[in-house]
Amino acid sequence: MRPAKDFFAPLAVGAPAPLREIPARPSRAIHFFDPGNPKMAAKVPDMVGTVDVLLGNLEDAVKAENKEVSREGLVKIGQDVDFGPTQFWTRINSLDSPWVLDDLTTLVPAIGHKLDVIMVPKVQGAEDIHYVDRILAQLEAKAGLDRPILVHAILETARGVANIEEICGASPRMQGLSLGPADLAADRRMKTTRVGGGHPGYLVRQDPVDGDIEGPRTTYQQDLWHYTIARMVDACAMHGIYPYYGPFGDIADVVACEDQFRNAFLLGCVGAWSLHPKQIAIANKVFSPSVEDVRHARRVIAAMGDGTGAVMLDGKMEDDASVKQCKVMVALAEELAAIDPELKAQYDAISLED
Ligand SMILES: CC(C)(COP(=O)(O)OP(=O)(O)OC[C@H]1O[C@@H](n2cnc3c(N)ncnc32)[C@H](O)[C@@H]1OP(=O)(O)O)[C@@H](O)C(=O)NCCC(=O)NCCSC(=O)C[C@H](O)C(=O)O
Ligand SMILES: [Mg+2]
Repeated sequence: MRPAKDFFAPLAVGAPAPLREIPARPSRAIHFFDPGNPKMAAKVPDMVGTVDVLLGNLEDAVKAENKEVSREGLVKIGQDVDFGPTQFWTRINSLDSPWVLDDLTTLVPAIGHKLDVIMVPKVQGAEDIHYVDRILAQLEAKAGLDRPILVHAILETARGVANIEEICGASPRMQGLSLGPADLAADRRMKTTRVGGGHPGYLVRQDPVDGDIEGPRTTYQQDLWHYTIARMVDACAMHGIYPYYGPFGDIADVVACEDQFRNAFLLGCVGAWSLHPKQIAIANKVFSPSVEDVRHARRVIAAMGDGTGAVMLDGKMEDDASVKQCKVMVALAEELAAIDPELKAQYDAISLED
């Protein structure tokens, strides 16, 4: 482990200094596209400004024989497109694959100055982050980059979950974590066959009414991902980085997708992946505080004055702890209003009067 005095030292001579704090840039939807798919690639320029993050995916969902084409496609998009306010990320191939070294040594010199974040799949422990950290520093130095590329790890192995805190704290490049429910389910030998979301068999049943075990009883479907998301949120908050829900594979089921995203939002995630253009609007809606939540938060803050003590508002007790939650909500609303004029107009129109 690096001693504290060396933690923020560049890992290669000439590499940019690591950031002391990871900026809270809006990233409600991380939109995946295959840069080697001509139809998807053609849509990228028009998606700039409509989504917080555009991610060129090189890993799973890209066929083995298309890996080079996708990588070349990503370089072209990175060179040609002006991303404006939209972040530009990539997901590289896994560290045990035959493609990842070429991914890194091609992308950083060619488009490293445009890339905000590199997503690393199937991270098992701090050693994986250390590997990427050093090689990125070497490549950044060689390319003369003036700011570090950040790293985002996908949580999709049991070992990765067990090592979650050390992964988050492995490098000042760490920007965040995403849940990878499909690979994680496989690695854990869960008995699901889906890409994220719930399962009707994972449920709790109401107790028998009057002892009648044959009689009708309500069942309540449970959230398969609650434990992992909560663990991820804690680890990220502890290290000052950002947690994300990952993919929701049932593209047609926009209702359940919205529910899954909202659960993640309520638990502390800042965004989710979008696999299809129709999931962008869902993520943008869910990960933006509602007008009613912002109004309530502002009223509590106003009623609490200097933020200490306790007051009654609408029949409920508010105190230091609830005002802190309200400040989280208002701070997020302000961040989003700064990049989203529609949201700004809605938040600006809020009246605190009854
Ligand atoms: C899921 C898809 C294969 C569906 O594609 P398709 O059948 O083409 O959908 P549509 O006909 O509805 O598409 C309409 C048009 O929109 C374009 N399109 C579709 N998806 C995208 C996109 N992501 N970005 C941009 N444009 C998109 C289509 O080309 C159509 O265009 P046109 O014909 O001109 O109108 C497809 O959406 C897809 O492949 N999505 C990405 C999948 C992906 O990235 N998967 C990997 C992430 S999930 C994962 O890896 C699991 C995770 O790691 C874990 O372990 O949990
Ligand atoms: Mg995966």
